[in-house]
Amino acid sequence: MSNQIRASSSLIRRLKQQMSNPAVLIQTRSFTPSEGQRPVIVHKRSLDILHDPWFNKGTAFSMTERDRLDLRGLLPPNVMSTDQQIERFMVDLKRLEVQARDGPTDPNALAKWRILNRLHDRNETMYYKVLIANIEEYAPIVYTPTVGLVCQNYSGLFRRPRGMYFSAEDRGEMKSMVYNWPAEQVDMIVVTDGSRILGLGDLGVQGIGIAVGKLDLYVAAAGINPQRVLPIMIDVGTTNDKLLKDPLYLGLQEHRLDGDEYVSVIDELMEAIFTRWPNFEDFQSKWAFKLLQRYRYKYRMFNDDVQGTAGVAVAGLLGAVRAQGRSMIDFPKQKIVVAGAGSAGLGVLNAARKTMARMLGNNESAFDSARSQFWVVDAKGLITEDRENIDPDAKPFARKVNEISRQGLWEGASLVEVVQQVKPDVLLGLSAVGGLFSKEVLEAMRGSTSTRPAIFAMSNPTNNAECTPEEAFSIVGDNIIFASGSPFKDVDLGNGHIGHCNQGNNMYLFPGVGLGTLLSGSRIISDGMLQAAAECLAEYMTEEEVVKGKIYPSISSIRNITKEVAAAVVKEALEEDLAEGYRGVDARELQRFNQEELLEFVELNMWHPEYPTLVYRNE
Ligand SMILES: NC(=O)c1ccc[n+]([C@@H]2O[C@H](COP(=O)([O-])OP(=O)(O)OC[C@H]3O[C@@H](n4cnc5c(N)ncnc54)[C@H](O)[C@@H]3O)[C@@H](O)[C@H]2O)c1
Ligand SMILES: O=C(O)C[C@H](O)C(=O)O
Ligand SMILES: [Mg+2]
Repeated sequence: MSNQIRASSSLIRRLKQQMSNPAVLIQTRSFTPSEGQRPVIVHKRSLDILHDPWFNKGTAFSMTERDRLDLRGLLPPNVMSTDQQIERFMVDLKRLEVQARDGPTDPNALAKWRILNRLHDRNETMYYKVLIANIEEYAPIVYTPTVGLVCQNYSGLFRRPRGMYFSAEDRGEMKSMVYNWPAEQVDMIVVTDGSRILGLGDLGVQGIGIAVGKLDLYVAAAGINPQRVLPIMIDVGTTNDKLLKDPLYLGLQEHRLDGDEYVSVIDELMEAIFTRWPNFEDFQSKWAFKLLQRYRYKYRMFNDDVQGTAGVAVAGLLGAVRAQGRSMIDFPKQKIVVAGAGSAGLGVLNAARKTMARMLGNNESAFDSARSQFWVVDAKGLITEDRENIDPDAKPFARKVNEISRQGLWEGASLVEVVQQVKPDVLLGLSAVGGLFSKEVLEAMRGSTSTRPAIFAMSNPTNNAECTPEEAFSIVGDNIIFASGSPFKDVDLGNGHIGHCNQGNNMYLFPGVGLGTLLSGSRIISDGMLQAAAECLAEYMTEEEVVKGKIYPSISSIRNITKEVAAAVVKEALEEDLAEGYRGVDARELQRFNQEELLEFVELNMWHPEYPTLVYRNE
C-alpha cells in the first residue's frame, strides 16, 4: 500500500470517528438531513442563515426547522423538496432568453432586472446609488412595467427572499412571527395580498415583487432608509388556476380565502404590525375599499391604488385643464368618461368629484352637481341606476336613466357609444384591458368638444395600456394631452413637433405621502393630506410646460418632487392638528418652520446612499 493510500484511509477512519462522536462539531453543508446524517450545530439564526450559502436551504427548510431557527415568515409558505428546488432553478435557467421580453420596448428587461437584483442582494448602498443616478432608465426595470413580468415569473426568479411572508396557515402565530424580522425599526411597509397585480390579475404569493418594487421607489425617491423598509406578502391562497396546479408554485395552493375568514386574517396581520406602518397595494377592488375604511382611522396606512392613483389622476386632470389655456377653476366644467370602475377607477372618480365640489362651493348641491360630469363604463358598459347588483362603491356614479336617455344613451351602452354621444373632454382608462381605446373609440374622441382632448391610458403594465401614444396622437390629433401608467417614448409627430407622453403613475405621490406622514408624525393619513399632495404635484408644472402638453414632471426629478410633496403633507398635517413631530422635532417646532426650512427639514431626513465608516464592537 502506498503512503498516500495509507494516509487517506487513516483520515477516513478519523472522520468516521468524528462523525460518530456528537461532541465534535463538523461544519458541513446543510443538506436536508437524511438518515444517518447528524444535525449541524449553527450559531446563527434568522436572515443570517438565509444569507449564508453554507447553511441556506431556501424554500426547503421544513416548517419545524423554520420555527426552530426563527425563519418563519422569512420564506414563501410552500415547503419544497430539494428535487423541486433544482427543477425550479433549471426551468428558469432554460427559459431565460425566451422570457426576456417585455413588449417591444426592451427585450433585455428581465436580464437587467436579474443583474440589478443581484447587486441589491450584495450591496444596498451601491444598488441605490445606481438606481438614483439612473432613475429614468431603471425605474422601468425595478418598477412598472418589468416588475409585472418579474411577478409573473417569480417562481423561477426567486433566489434570496426579501421581506416577510405571512400566510393563512400562520393564523395565531403572526404576533410572534413579526419578531423574526431582524430590524428593530421599520418606517415603511408595503403589504399586498397578490389578488390584483397591476393589470395581470391574481398572482398569489408572486405579488411580493410589487411590494419590493414600490419600496425601491420609497428609498430612491423619498430617501427612506433601506434598512427600515419591509415588503409584506399576505398569502391567503389564489384564484389563479395555473398557479394552483403548478408544482413549482411557492405559495399556498389553496383557494383564496373570502368573507369573514379573509378579514380575520388581515385583522390579525394588521394587529401584529400595528405599531409599524403599512401601505396597501394591489388588493382586488372587492376588498380594497372595505379594508381601507376598516383601518384608515385606526392605523397609519393608505391604499396606494385607491388614494395614490386618485391624487395623481386629479393632478393630471387639472394639468389638462391648464393645457387648454384655461384656469384650474374651470375643472368642474370638464366632461369625463372613465373606463374601469375598480379600486383605481372609483378612487379617481371620488377624488375628482370632491375636487370639483370644492371648486363649486364645497356644499351638498355642489357635490351633487359634480356627479353629472362623469360617465363610467365598466366590463358591462355604461353604469346607470338600472344596473342589476350594482357595486355599492360605484352607485354614486350611476347615471340617472332619464338623464342619459336624453343624451341618447342607455344602461350598458358601449364605450364607443358613450364617447360618441358625450364628446368628452377627457377619456380616462383604468380597466386593465390593453387596447380598449380602439380605433373606433379614438375616432369618436375626435368629436370631443374640448379644444385639447385628454387621453389617460393608465392601466399597467405596458401591454395593458388602453392605447399607445402613437395611436392616440395619430387618430385623435397632434394637439391632444396624453398620459399612460407605464412609460412610453414621446412621439415624433413628423412636422418638427413632439407628442409628449406623460407617465401618469402613482409613483409621483406615494413616496411623498409616505415620507411626509412619517416626518409629520401624524397617526393617520387624512383626506386633506392626500389632497395637499395632489395639489402640490399639480402646481409643480409650470405654465410653459403645461402648454407644451407636459402635465407630469420627468421621472429624473422624482426626488425633488417627492421632497415638495412630503413638505406639503407635513404642512397639511400641522394645519389639521394631526402632526406630533418626528425624532426630537416636535409639532411646535415644525409649526415655526417657514417653507424653506420645512423643505430643508425634509431633505435632512432623506437617506443618501453613502458608505458609513464601520467600527466593530462585540456587545
Ligand atoms: N397608473 C397608475 O398609477 C395606476 C394605479 C392603480 C392602478 N392602475 C391600473 O389600473 C388597472 C385597474 O386596476 P383596478 O385595481 O381598478 O382593477 P379592477 O380589476 O378592480 O378594476 C378593473 C375595472 O375595469 C373594468 N373593465 C373590465 N373590462 C372592461 C372593458 N372592456 N371596458 C370597460 N371597463 C372594463 C372592470 O369592470 C372593473 O370595473 C390595472 O391595470 C392597474 O395596473 C394604474
Ligand atoms: O404599480 C404601478 O405601476 C401603479 C399602480 O400601483 C398599479 O397597480 O398599476
Ligand atoms: Mg398598484
